[in-house]
Parts: sequence; C-alpha cells; structure tokens
Amino acid sequence: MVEFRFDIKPLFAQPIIKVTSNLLPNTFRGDRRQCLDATSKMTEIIDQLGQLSATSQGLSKPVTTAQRLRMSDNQTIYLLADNEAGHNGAVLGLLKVGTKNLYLFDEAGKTRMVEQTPSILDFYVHESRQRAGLGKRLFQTMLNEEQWTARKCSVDRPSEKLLSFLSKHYGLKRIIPQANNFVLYEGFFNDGESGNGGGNGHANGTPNGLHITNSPNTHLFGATYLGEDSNQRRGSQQQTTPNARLQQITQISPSGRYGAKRPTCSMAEIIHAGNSKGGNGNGSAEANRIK
Ligand SMILES: CC(=O)SCCNC(=O)CCNC(=O)[C@H](O)C(C)(C)COP(=O)(O)OP(=O)(O)OC[C@H]1O[C@@H](n2cnc3c(N)ncnc32)[C@H](O)[C@@H]1OP(=O)(O)O
Repeated sequence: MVEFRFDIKPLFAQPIIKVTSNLLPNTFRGDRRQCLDATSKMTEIIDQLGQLSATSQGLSKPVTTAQRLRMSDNQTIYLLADNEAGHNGAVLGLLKVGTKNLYLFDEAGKTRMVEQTPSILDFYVHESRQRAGLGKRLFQTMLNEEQWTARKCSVDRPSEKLLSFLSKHYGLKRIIPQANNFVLYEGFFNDGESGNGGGNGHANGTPNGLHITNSPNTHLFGATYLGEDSNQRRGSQQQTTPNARLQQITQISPSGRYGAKRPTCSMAEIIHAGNSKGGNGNGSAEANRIK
C-alpha cells in the first residue's frame, strides 16, 4: 500500500481514476486553487507510483513520471486506490497506456506501419496486494474505457509477471516477435475479431481502426514465430502454411522485458555471409554484390 501525507479521498471519487496531461483526476471538480492543490498531489502520487514500478521491474529510471504525462498528448494513467486503507487512504496500482505509431511485423513476417497502436506502457500493483485480482480490475477498466481488446494491444517490454498476467486473464500466449521492444500477440492483425473485454472498432477495414501500410523494407526480414506451444501449433493450425514460410519460422525462447530476440539484421547478414565459407544461401547474393 502506498500512503501519502495528505488525504487521497478527495482525489479518488471512485476506486479507479483516469489522469491525462492536465494531471487532474477525470472525476475532479474544483475552483482554481483546488485544481492547483490537486495537481500538486497527483504529481506526488504519480511520481511515487512510477518510481515503485521502476524499482519493482529493476529499471534504472521510471517509465512514468508526472512530468512525462504533462508533456504527452496521448497518454492516460489509470490509478487504483483503496479509500478505506490506512489513515488517508492508499494508492494500490498504476497502469499507463497510450498510442504509438509503430513499425511492426505481422504473423507472416511482413513489416507494417501501424498508426495509433494501443500500447501498454507501464503497469504496477503494490507488492502487498499483488495476485489478488487488482491488476485484472485495473486492466479491464482500462480496456472498457479505451474500448480496446487485450489482443489488439502492443505491450512495451512486458515483464515475466505481465506475460503471465496476460496469459492467465486474456489467454494471450502466442507472441509475434518484433524488432522493437513491443510484444504483440497472435490475432493483433486479424480483422473482425471480437477479442476479450469489448471489441475494437474496425474503420476502413483495418484492425483497431488503425491505418496499416506495408513497410518498404518488408522483404529484408524473415518471418519468426514464438509461442510456448508453438510445436503443437506447427503440427495443427499451421498445416496449411506454405513450406517456404515454415522454413523461415524460427522458434525462440520466451522474451522477458529485455530478452526479445531481434530478427536478423539484413546488414549483419550481408557482412557475415561475406565472411562465412558456406553462407546461408540468404545473404550471399547481397554480399557478393557488395564485394
Ligand atoms: C509494460 C509493463 O508495464 S511491464 C511491467 C509489468 N509490471 C511489473 O512487472 C511490476 C510487478 N508486477 C505487478 O505489479 C503485478 O504483478 C501486475 C501488475 C503485473 C499484475 O497485477 P496483479 O494484481 O498481481 O494481477 P492479478 O492478481 O489480477 O492477476 C494475477 C496473475 O498475474 C500474474 N502474476 C502476478 N504476480 C506474479 C508473480 N509474482 N509471479 C508470476 N506471475 C505473477 C500471474 O499470472 C497471476 O496469476 P496466478 O496468481 O494465478 O499465478
């Protein structure tokens, strides 16, 4: 539980509040002086929870600060509190989300530019209250509010705990590996999927109502697939996958917050193919061209 020197109850008209760049709870009403006071208290709460989240994840500096939120125009922080706890109430958890324009690999290994990707950026429940369903409550409230589904979210370097959380509560297991720090789950690019926790809109025939375009460097990367049950999956659902694509599929170990394997760098392929005797039949033509 995270307690403060001030009473948090006036800030938490309900257990879960939303805060955006004005640093005021979405439920807050007050005059100018009260707003200034609330902003200063929210700054303290966000900075403290952001720091605890960073410490809990072993990060050298917080992903979430009030200053960063103030500077953003597309991020929202959800805060969960228990007004009955302690003397002044206590804040129990934080979830920061936003949208990002990202270059992403789809299941077939094609690179796509996805605008306004729903992104999970920071998530923390106090150690004393973890594994009691509070994370689910916070996350589900966020999905409902944003009208997102878990499967259509990108997750910024998820911890093992978050991977487990998403698997348990939303059945998200099969990861589409990315070249950046974001984790996507199989089904992210599927049209017409209802998913968990309230469907996303599909505008102009694109998932999430997002604008997706093929990236010009699609051909540079091979397809990869990651899933804890990927062996079974290859034997069943992927039976119709063309052999050529199957040969490109690489199984890699589950990624932690820092462990995401990067797809082979085409430049590295060129250099190494040039140095290796046998080559891999992939980069050698390029290497020969360079030589
Ligand atoms: C993009 C990012 O933010 S990555 C960073 C994510 N945050 C962290 O890793 C910080 C530390 N962890 C936490 O704050 C919390 O564990 C959260 C936010 C991930 C989940 O919140 P909780 O309130 O614990 O979730 P909730 O109770 O709803 O669900 C529990 C499930 O989450 C997962 N989980 C929670 N704690 C743990 C843990 N210590 N070890 C493994 N899995 C865990 C499990 O799947 C668990 O189910 P189980 O108890 O049946 O194994």
